[in-house]
Amino acid sequence: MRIESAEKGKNMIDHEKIEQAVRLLLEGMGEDVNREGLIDTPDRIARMYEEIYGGMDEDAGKHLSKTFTVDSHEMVIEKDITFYSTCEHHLLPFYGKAHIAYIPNGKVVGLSKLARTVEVFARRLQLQEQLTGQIADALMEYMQPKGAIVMIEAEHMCMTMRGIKKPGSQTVTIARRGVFETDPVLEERFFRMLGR
Ligand SMILES: Nc1nc2c(ncn2[C@@H]2O[C@H](COP(=O)(O)OP(=O)(O)OP(=O)(O)O)[C@@H](O)[C@H]2O)c(=O)[nH]1
Ligand SMILES: [Zn+2]
Repeated sequence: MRIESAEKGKNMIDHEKIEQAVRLLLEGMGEDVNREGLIDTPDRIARMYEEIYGGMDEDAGKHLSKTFTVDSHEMVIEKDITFYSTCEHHLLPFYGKAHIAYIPNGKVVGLSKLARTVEVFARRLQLQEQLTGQIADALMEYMQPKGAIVMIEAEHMCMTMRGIKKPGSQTVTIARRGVFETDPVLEERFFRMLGR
């Protein structure tokens, strides 16, 4: 299931509301919101949110609809795509590498478009499982390959700097679609090509 906003194209970020909320947060922490170091922080955060949550009003189709015709049915892999996302439970970053493979069915996309697709979904409030699935679903929807597989390895700051405090722990998630759901040999080839 794709979880895309019904209001795509509209800028979701309400700059003014975020500024007010950050002021309130700082006051809640007992801070003086007018001191020199903090006076511009609400505006800074609002501008930063436009950047790090910029995927909320983007559609992966923008990147994946531009395809090239090919004869090959060989697996295409783009690995070690670095990403930064934000966990929706604690609003803390999780970050790591995404690995994507698909088996074309007559068409491929430019290689950069796979990394751009990761960006579209990473720059939202996320769960790692959902991020992984959304990337795989977008590939299937826009490129109609024979199959797609996405693996994400990430470190969650809500697991490292607070709470259970387990720095270095990695969460690994996989989403299989199409022939990858039924053919374990393809999945093994994917892992081999990742060096696993
Ligand atoms: N499945 C999943 N869980 C996540 C993800 N990011 C963070 N979490 C977890 O979300 C859970 C939220 O649990 P809660 O018990 O509601 O919150 P909490 O009291 O802050 O939990 P602790 O982190 O255990 O202190 C935690 O177990 C987090 O580790 C994610 O991407 N996927
Ligand atoms: Zn979290």
